[in-house]
Amino acid sequence: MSENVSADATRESTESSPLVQVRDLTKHYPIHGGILKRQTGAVRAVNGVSFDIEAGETFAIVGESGCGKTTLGKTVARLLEPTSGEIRFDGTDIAPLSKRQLKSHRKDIQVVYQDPSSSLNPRRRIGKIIAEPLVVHDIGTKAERRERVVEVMERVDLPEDFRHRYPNALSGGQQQRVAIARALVVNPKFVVLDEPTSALDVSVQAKFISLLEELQVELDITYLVISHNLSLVKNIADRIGVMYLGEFMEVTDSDRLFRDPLNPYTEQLLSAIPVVDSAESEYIPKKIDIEGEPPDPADPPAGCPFHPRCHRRVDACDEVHPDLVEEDPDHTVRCLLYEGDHDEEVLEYTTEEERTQRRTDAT
Ligand SMILES: Nc1ncnc2c1ncn2[C@@H]1O[C@H](COP(=O)(O)OP(=O)(O)OP(=O)(O)O)[C@@H](O)[C@H]1O
Repeated sequence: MSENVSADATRESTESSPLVQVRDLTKHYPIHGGILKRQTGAVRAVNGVSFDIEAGETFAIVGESGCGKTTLGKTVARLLEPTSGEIRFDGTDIAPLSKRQLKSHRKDIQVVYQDPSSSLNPRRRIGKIIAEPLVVHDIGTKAERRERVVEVMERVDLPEDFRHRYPNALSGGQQQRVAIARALVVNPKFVVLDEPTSALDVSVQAKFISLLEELQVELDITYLVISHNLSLVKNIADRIGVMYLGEFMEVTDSDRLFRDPLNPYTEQLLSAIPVVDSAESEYIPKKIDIEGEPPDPADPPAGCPFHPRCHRRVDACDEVHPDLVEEDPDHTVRCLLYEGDHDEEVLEYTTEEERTQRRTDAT
Protein backbone atom coordinates (compact mmCIF):
# COMPACT_ATOMS: atom_id res chain seq x y z
CA MET A 1 0.00 0.00 0.00
CA SER A 2 1.39 3.39 -0.89
CA GLU A 3 2.31 5.55 2.08
CA ASN A 4 -0.27 8.28 1.55
CA VAL A 5 -3.13 5.75 1.76
CA SER A 6 -2.05 4.41 5.12
CA ALA A 7 -4.27 5.40 8.02
CA ASP A 8 -1.30 5.19 10.35
CA ALA A 9 0.90 7.68 8.55
CA THR A 10 2.47 10.09 11.04
CA ARG A 11 1.05 13.61 10.99
CA GLU A 12 3.43 16.29 9.83
CA SER A 13 1.53 19.20 11.21
CA THR A 14 3.06 22.60 11.84
CA GLU A 15 4.57 22.52 15.35
CA SER A 16 2.41 24.06 18.08
CA SER A 17 0.23 26.30 15.88
CA PRO A 18 -3.46 25.40 15.54
CA LEU A 19 -4.35 23.17 12.57
CA VAL A 20 -7.09 25.58 11.49
CA GLN A 21 -6.96 29.36 11.98
CA VAL A 22 -9.90 31.34 10.65
CA ARG A 23 -9.65 35.13 10.66
CA ASP A 24 -12.39 37.63 9.86
CA LEU A 25 -14.10 35.22 7.50
CA THR A 26 -17.02 36.59 5.54
CA LYS A 27 -19.31 34.88 3.06
CA HIS A 28 -22.05 36.90 1.42
CA TYR A 29 -24.38 35.52 -1.26
CA PRO A 30 -25.20 38.25 -3.78
CA ILE A 31 -28.88 38.97 -4.53
CA HIS A 32 -29.61 39.98 -8.10
CA GLY A 33 -32.74 41.81 -9.23
CA GLY A 34 -34.34 43.88 -11.95
CA ILE A 35 -34.27 43.34 -15.70
CA LEU A 36 -30.50 43.78 -15.85
CA LYS A 37 -30.00 41.29 -12.98
CA ARG A 38 -27.76 43.76 -11.16
CA GLN A 39 -26.71 43.00 -7.61
CA THR A 40 -29.30 44.60 -5.37
CA GLY A 41 -28.13 43.26 -2.03
CA ALA A 42 -26.52 40.31 -0.28
CA VAL A 43 -27.40 37.55 2.14
CA ARG A 44 -24.80 38.12 4.85
CA ALA A 45 -24.51 34.44 5.81
CA VAL A 46 -21.11 34.69 7.56
CA ASN A 47 -19.82 38.01 8.92
CA GLY A 48 -16.24 38.36 10.10
CA VAL A 49 -15.88 35.09 12.01
CA SER A 50 -12.56 34.16 13.69
CA PHE A 51 -11.58 30.98 15.54
CA ASP A 52 -8.80 28.41 15.91
CA ILE A 53 -9.01 24.63 16.05
CA GLU A 54 -6.08 22.77 17.59
CA ALA A 55 -4.98 19.48 16.03
CA GLY A 56 -6.98 16.61 17.53
CA GLU A 57 -9.63 18.96 18.92
CA THR A 58 -13.38 19.04 18.21
CA PHE A 59 -14.79 22.51 17.70
CA ALA A 60 -18.56 22.79 17.34
CA ILE A 61 -20.70 25.52 15.83
CA VAL A 62 -24.25 25.71 17.17
CA GLY A 63 -27.18 27.95 16.40
CA GLU A 64 -30.66 27.99 14.92
CA SER A 65 -31.46 27.13 11.34
CA GLY A 66 -30.30 29.80 8.90
CA CYS A 67 -27.63 31.36 11.17
CA GLY A 68 -24.88 30.44 8.69
CA LYS A 69 -23.43 27.21 10.15
CA THR A 70 -23.37 25.22 6.92
CA THR A 71 -22.05 28.17 4.93
CA LEU A 72 -19.26 28.62 7.48
CA GLY A 73 -18.37 24.89 7.44
CA LYS A 74 -18.35 24.71 3.64
CA THR A 75 -16.31 27.90 3.35
CA VAL A 76 -13.72 26.70 5.88
CA ALA A 77 -13.47 23.44 3.87
CA ARG A 78 -13.13 25.66 0.76
CA LEU A 79 -16.12 24.11 -0.99
CA LEU A 80 -17.30 27.72 -1.17
CA GLU A 81 -15.22 30.74 -2.04
CA PRO A 82 -15.02 33.24 0.83
CA THR A 83 -16.00 36.86 0.24
CA SER A 84 -13.06 37.91 2.42
CA GLY A 85 -10.89 36.69 5.28
CA GLU A 86 -8.23 34.09 5.98
CA ILE A 87 -8.46 30.31 6.39
CA ARG A 88 -5.07 29.10 7.48
CA PHE A 89 -4.93 25.32 7.22
CA ASP A 90 -1.77 23.66 8.54
CA GLY A 91 0.08 26.93 8.02
CA THR A 92 -1.19 27.81 4.52
CA ASP A 93 -3.88 30.40 3.83
CA ILE A 94 -6.23 28.42 1.57
CA ALA A 95 -8.77 31.27 1.25
CA PRO A 96 -7.31 32.82 -1.92
CA LEU A 97 -6.32 29.55 -3.64
CA SER A 98 -7.74 28.62 -7.04
CA LYS A 99 -9.42 25.23 -7.65
CA ARG A 100 -6.20 23.90 -9.13
CA GLN A 101 -4.09 25.17 -6.21
CA LEU A 102 -6.57 23.67 -3.74
CA LYS A 103 -6.19 20.20 -5.18
CA SER A 104 -3.20 19.30 -3.01
CA HIS A 105 -5.17 20.25 0.16
CA ARG A 106 -8.46 18.56 -0.75
CA LYS A 107 -7.43 15.14 0.52
CA ASP A 108 -6.69 16.53 3.99
CA ILE A 109 -10.08 18.25 4.39
CA GLN A 110 -13.21 16.11 4.10
CA VAL A 111 -16.88 16.93 4.66
CA VAL A 112 -19.63 14.57 5.87
CA TYR A 113 -23.13 15.85 5.10
CA GLN A 114 -26.18 15.51 7.29
CA ASP A 115 -28.37 13.30 5.15
CA PRO A 116 -26.56 10.19 3.86
CA SER A 117 -29.60 9.12 1.83
CA SER A 118 -29.07 12.15 -0.42
CA SER A 119 -25.27 12.39 -0.26
CA LEU A 120 -24.68 8.74 -1.32
CA ASN A 121 -25.29 7.95 -4.99
CA PRO A 122 -28.12 5.36 -4.95
CA ARG A 123 -26.88 3.75 -8.19
CA ARG A 124 -23.37 3.00 -6.94
CA ARG A 125 -22.34 0.09 -4.76
CA ILE A 126 -20.95 0.85 -1.31
CA GLY A 127 -17.42 -0.30 -2.23
CA LYS A 128 -17.31 2.14 -5.16
CA ILE A 129 -18.75 4.98 -3.08
CA ILE A 130 -16.11 4.59 -0.37
CA ALA A 131 -13.32 4.29 -2.97
CA GLU A 132 -14.39 7.48 -4.80
CA PRO A 133 -11.95 9.89 -3.07
CA LEU A 134 -9.06 7.48 -3.78
CA VAL A 135 -9.97 7.56 -7.46
CA VAL A 136 -10.39 11.36 -7.49
CA HIS A 137 -6.97 11.82 -5.88
CA ASP A 138 -5.43 9.08 -8.01
CA ILE A 139 -4.23 7.14 -4.98
CA GLY A 140 -3.22 3.47 -5.14
CA THR A 141 -3.73 0.68 -7.64
CA LYS A 142 -7.10 -1.05 -8.00
CA ALA A 143 -6.03 -3.79 -5.58
CA GLU A 144 -4.64 -1.29 -3.07
CA ARG A 145 -7.87 0.70 -3.18
CA ARG A 146 -9.93 -2.42 -2.52
CA GLU A 147 -7.67 -3.29 0.41
CA ARG A 148 -8.00 0.23 1.82
CA VAL A 149 -11.82 0.21 1.43
CA VAL A 150 -12.04 -3.07 3.36
CA GLU A 151 -9.71 -1.68 6.06
CA VAL A 152 -11.75 1.50 6.54
CA MET A 153 -15.06 -0.41 6.48
CA GLU A 154 -13.77 -2.56 9.28
CA ARG A 155 -12.79 0.57 11.26
CA VAL A 156 -16.34 1.94 11.07
CA ASP A 157 -17.92 -1.46 11.85
CA LEU A 158 -19.37 -2.20 8.43
CA PRO A 159 -19.27 -5.85 7.30
CA GLU A 160 -17.00 -6.37 4.29
CA ASP A 161 -19.76 -7.93 2.18
CA PHE A 162 -21.65 -4.59 2.27
CA ARG A 163 -19.21 -3.53 -0.48
CA HIS A 164 -21.53 -5.13 -3.01
CA ARG A 165 -24.74 -3.56 -1.72
CA TYR A 166 -26.48 -0.34 -2.75
CA PRO A 167 -27.13 2.47 -0.20
CA ASN A 168 -30.90 1.85 -0.03
CA ALA A 169 -30.27 -1.68 1.31
CA LEU A 170 -28.66 -0.14 4.43
CA SER A 171 -30.19 1.47 7.53
CA GLY A 172 -29.70 5.20 8.22
CA GLY A 173 -26.96 4.45 10.76
CA GLN A 174 -25.14 2.16 8.33
CA GLN A 175 -25.42 4.75 5.55
CA GLN A 176 -23.89 7.41 7.81
CA ARG A 177 -21.02 5.00 8.54
CA VAL A 178 -20.50 4.66 4.78
CA ALA A 179 -20.36 8.46 4.57
CA ILE A 180 -17.72 8.63 7.31
CA ALA A 181 -15.78 5.74 5.72
CA ARG A 182 -15.73 7.64 2.42
CA ALA A 183 -14.32 10.69 4.21
CA LEU A 184 -11.71 8.67 6.11
CA VAL A 185 -10.50 6.55 3.21
CA VAL A 186 -7.93 9.23 2.22
CA ASN A 187 -6.75 9.64 5.82
CA PRO A 188 -7.73 13.32 6.20
CA LYS A 189 -6.40 15.59 8.93
CA PHE A 190 -9.61 17.58 9.24
CA VAL A 191 -13.26 16.50 8.89
CA VAL A 192 -16.26 18.83 8.85
CA LEU A 193 -19.34 16.99 10.16
CA ASP A 194 -22.55 18.84 9.23
CA GLU A 195 -25.40 17.71 11.53
CA PRO A 196 -23.82 14.22 11.74
CA THR A 197 -26.68 12.56 13.60
CA SER A 198 -29.76 14.49 12.48
CA ALA A 199 -30.83 11.77 10.02
CA LEU A 200 -30.30 8.97 12.55
CA ASP A 201 -32.75 7.35 14.95
CA VAL A 202 -32.21 8.51 18.54
CA SER A 203 -31.34 4.89 19.43
CA VAL A 204 -28.24 4.89 17.18
CA GLN A 205 -27.12 8.51 17.68
CA ALA A 206 -25.08 7.84 20.84
CA LYS A 207 -23.37 4.86 19.21
CA PHE A 208 -22.44 6.94 16.17
CA ILE A 209 -21.00 9.70 18.38
CA SER A 210 -18.87 7.11 20.25
CA LEU A 211 -17.63 5.83 16.91
CA LEU A 212 -16.63 9.37 15.84
CA GLU A 213 -14.76 9.83 19.12
CA GLU A 214 -12.93 6.52 18.80
CA LEU A 215 -11.93 7.32 15.21
CA GLN A 216 -10.69 10.75 16.23
CA VAL A 217 -8.29 9.34 18.81
CA GLU A 218 -7.22 6.38 16.73
CA LEU A 219 -6.65 8.30 13.50
CA ASP A 220 -5.60 11.68 14.93
CA ILE A 221 -8.35 13.68 13.25
CA THR A 222 -9.53 17.22 13.96
CA TYR A 223 -13.30 17.79 13.76
CA LEU A 224 -15.51 20.77 13.04
CA VAL A 225 -19.03 19.73 14.08
CA ILE A 226 -22.04 21.74 12.93
CA SER A 227 -25.31 21.30 14.77
CA HIS A 228 -28.47 23.03 15.94
CA ASN A 229 -28.53 20.55 18.83
CA LEU A 230 -26.68 21.75 21.95
CA SER A 231 -27.17 18.48 23.82
CA LEU A 232 -25.44 16.63 21.00
CA VAL A 233 -22.41 18.92 20.90
CA LYS A 234 -22.09 18.83 24.69
CA ASN A 235 -21.06 15.20 24.35
CA ILE A 236 -18.59 15.58 21.53
CA ALA A 237 -17.15 19.12 21.48
CA ASP A 238 -14.08 20.40 23.30
CA ARG A 239 -15.02 23.99 22.47
CA ILE A 240 -18.20 25.56 21.11
CA GLY A 241 -18.94 28.67 19.07
CA VAL A 242 -22.55 29.89 19.41
CA MET A 243 -23.57 31.49 16.12
CA TYR A 244 -26.32 33.99 15.41
CA LEU A 245 -26.95 35.77 12.11
CA GLY A 246 -23.51 34.99 10.74
CA GLU A 247 -21.52 35.94 13.85
CA PHE A 248 -20.20 34.26 16.97
CA MET A 249 -22.06 35.43 20.08
CA GLU A 250 -20.01 33.35 22.52
CA VAL A 251 -17.02 31.00 22.27
CA THR A 252 -15.66 28.85 25.07
CA ASP A 253 -15.00 25.30 26.13
CA SER A 254 -17.94 22.96 26.24
CA ASP A 255 -18.06 22.50 30.03
CA ARG A 256 -17.95 26.21 30.70
CA LEU A 257 -20.65 27.03 28.16
CA PHE A 258 -23.06 24.71 29.94
CA ARG A 259 -21.95 25.75 33.43
CA ASP A 260 -21.63 29.50 32.98
CA PRO A 261 -23.29 30.83 29.80
CA LEU A 262 -22.79 34.58 29.40
CA ASN A 263 -24.63 35.61 26.26
CA PRO A 264 -28.44 35.91 26.51
CA TYR A 265 -28.78 33.97 23.25
CA THR A 266 -26.81 31.06 24.75
CA GLU A 267 -29.07 31.25 27.81
CA GLN A 268 -32.10 30.96 25.55
CA LEU A 269 -30.65 27.98 23.66
CA LEU A 270 -29.79 26.23 26.95
CA SER A 271 -33.21 26.96 28.35
CA ALA A 272 -34.75 25.05 25.43
CA ILE A 273 -32.94 21.83 26.41
CA PRO A 274 -35.05 19.60 28.65
CA VAL A 275 -33.30 18.95 31.97
CA VAL A 276 -33.36 15.18 32.32
CA ASP A 277 -31.94 14.90 35.81
CA SER A 278 -31.68 18.17 37.68
CA ALA A 279 -29.62 16.58 40.48
CA GLU A 280 -26.91 15.74 37.92
CA SER A 281 -26.87 19.09 36.17
CA GLU A 282 -24.48 21.90 37.23
CA TYR A 283 -26.50 24.64 35.54
CA ILE A 284 -30.27 24.65 35.64
CA PRO A 285 -31.37 27.18 33.06
CA LYS A 286 -34.40 29.20 33.96
CA LYS A 287 -37.16 28.93 31.41
CA ILE A 288 -36.85 31.74 28.89
CA ASP A 289 -39.26 31.95 25.98
CA ILE A 290 -37.49 32.49 22.69
CA GLU A 291 -39.39 35.31 21.00
CA GLY A 292 -40.04 35.31 17.24
CA GLU A 293 -37.80 34.19 14.41
CA PRO A 294 -34.22 35.15 13.56
CA PRO A 295 -34.01 38.27 11.35
CA ASP A 296 -33.37 38.10 7.61
CA PRO A 297 -29.58 37.96 7.00
CA ALA A 298 -30.17 40.10 3.88
CA ASP A 299 -31.59 42.84 6.11
CA PRO A 300 -29.99 42.52 9.56
CA PRO A 301 -31.13 44.82 12.38
CA ALA A 302 -28.97 47.75 13.50
CA GLY A 303 -27.04 47.31 16.73
CA CYS A 304 -26.70 43.87 18.26
CA PRO A 305 -28.05 41.27 15.81
CA PHE A 306 -29.89 39.52 18.66
CA HIS A 307 -31.47 42.57 20.33
CA PRO A 308 -35.00 42.19 18.85
CA ARG A 309 -35.35 38.81 20.62
CA CYS A 310 -33.20 39.40 23.69
CA HIS A 311 -34.66 39.10 27.20
CA ARG A 312 -31.81 41.21 28.66
CA ARG A 313 -31.68 43.99 26.08
CA VAL A 314 -31.02 47.56 27.12
CA ASP A 315 -31.58 50.80 25.24
CA ALA A 316 -28.17 50.94 23.60
CA CYS A 317 -28.56 47.43 22.09
CA ASP A 318 -30.49 48.67 19.07
CA GLU A 319 -27.68 51.08 18.17
CA VAL A 320 -24.38 49.57 19.26
CA HIS A 321 -22.99 46.48 17.59
CA PRO A 322 -21.00 44.81 20.38
CA ASP A 323 -17.54 43.35 19.78
CA LEU A 324 -16.59 39.82 20.71
CA VAL A 325 -14.63 40.47 23.93
CA GLU A 326 -12.67 38.15 26.22
CA GLU A 327 -14.67 38.17 29.45
CA ASP A 328 -12.62 35.39 31.07
CA PRO A 329 -9.57 33.53 29.79
CA ASP A 330 -10.73 31.40 26.82
CA HIS A 331 -14.28 32.70 27.14
CA THR A 332 -15.33 35.35 24.63
CA VAL A 333 -18.76 36.93 24.41
CA ARG A 334 -20.50 39.45 22.15
CA CYS A 335 -22.91 41.43 24.31
CA LEU A 336 -23.05 45.01 25.51
CA LEU A 337 -23.57 43.78 29.06
CA TYR A 338 -19.94 42.63 29.08
CA GLU A 339 -18.31 45.59 27.35
CA GLY A 340 -16.24 47.75 29.66
CA ASP A 341 -17.26 51.17 28.41
CA HIS A 342 -21.04 50.85 28.69
CA ASP A 343 -23.20 53.22 30.67
CA GLU A 344 -23.86 51.45 33.98
CA GLU A 345 -27.08 53.41 34.44
CA VAL A 346 -28.52 52.02 31.25
CA LEU A 347 -27.67 48.49 32.26
CA GLU A 348 -29.75 48.69 35.41
CA TYR A 349 -32.87 48.43 33.27
CA THR A 350 -32.80 44.89 32.03
CA THR A 351 -36.43 43.85 31.73
CA GLU A 352 -39.18 45.05 29.46
CA GLU A 353 -41.22 46.26 32.47
CA GLU A 354 -38.28 48.23 33.83
CA ARG A 355 -37.68 49.78 30.45
CA THR A 356 -41.34 50.79 30.20
CA GLN A 357 -41.27 52.15 33.75
CA ARG A 358 -38.14 54.12 32.97
CA ARG A 359 -39.77 55.70 29.92
CA THR A 360 -42.86 56.56 31.98
CA ASP A 361 -40.65 58.11 34.67
CA ALA A 362 -38.85 60.18 32.08
CA THR A 363 -42.01 61.77 30.64
N1 LIG B 1 -26.52 29.36 -2.13
C1 LIG B 1 -27.15 30.30 -1.42
N2 LIG B 1 -27.59 31.43 -2.01
C2 LIG B 1 -28.19 32.40 -1.30
N3 LIG B 1 -28.45 32.31 0.03
C3 LIG B 1 -28.05 31.21 0.66
C4 LIG B 1 -27.40 30.13 -0.02
N4 LIG B 1 -27.12 29.15 0.88
C5 LIG B 1 -27.59 29.58 2.07
N5 LIG B 1 -28.15 30.80 1.94
C6 LIG B 1 -28.72 31.64 3.00
O1 LIG B 1 -27.69 31.93 3.92
C7 LIG B 1 -28.18 31.92 5.25
C8 LIG B 1 -27.39 30.93 6.06
O2 LIG B 1 -27.69 29.61 5.57
P1 LIG B 1 -26.97 28.30 6.10
O3 LIG B 1 -27.55 27.13 5.38
O4 LIG B 1 -25.52 28.50 6.05
O5 LIG B 1 -27.45 28.30 7.64
P2 LIG B 1 -27.53 27.06 8.65
O6 LIG B 1 -27.33 27.66 9.98
O7 LIG B 1 -26.61 26.00 8.22
O8 LIG B 1 -29.02 26.60 8.47
P3 LIG B 1 -29.60 25.10 8.42
O9 LIG B 1 -29.35 24.52 9.79
O10 LIG B 1 -31.06 25.31 8.13
O11 LIG B 1 -28.86 24.41 7.33
C9 LIG B 1 -29.68 31.59 5.15
O12 LIG B 1 -30.41 32.81 5.14
C10 LIG B 1 -29.79 30.89 3.82
O13 LIG B 1 -31.09 31.08 3.26
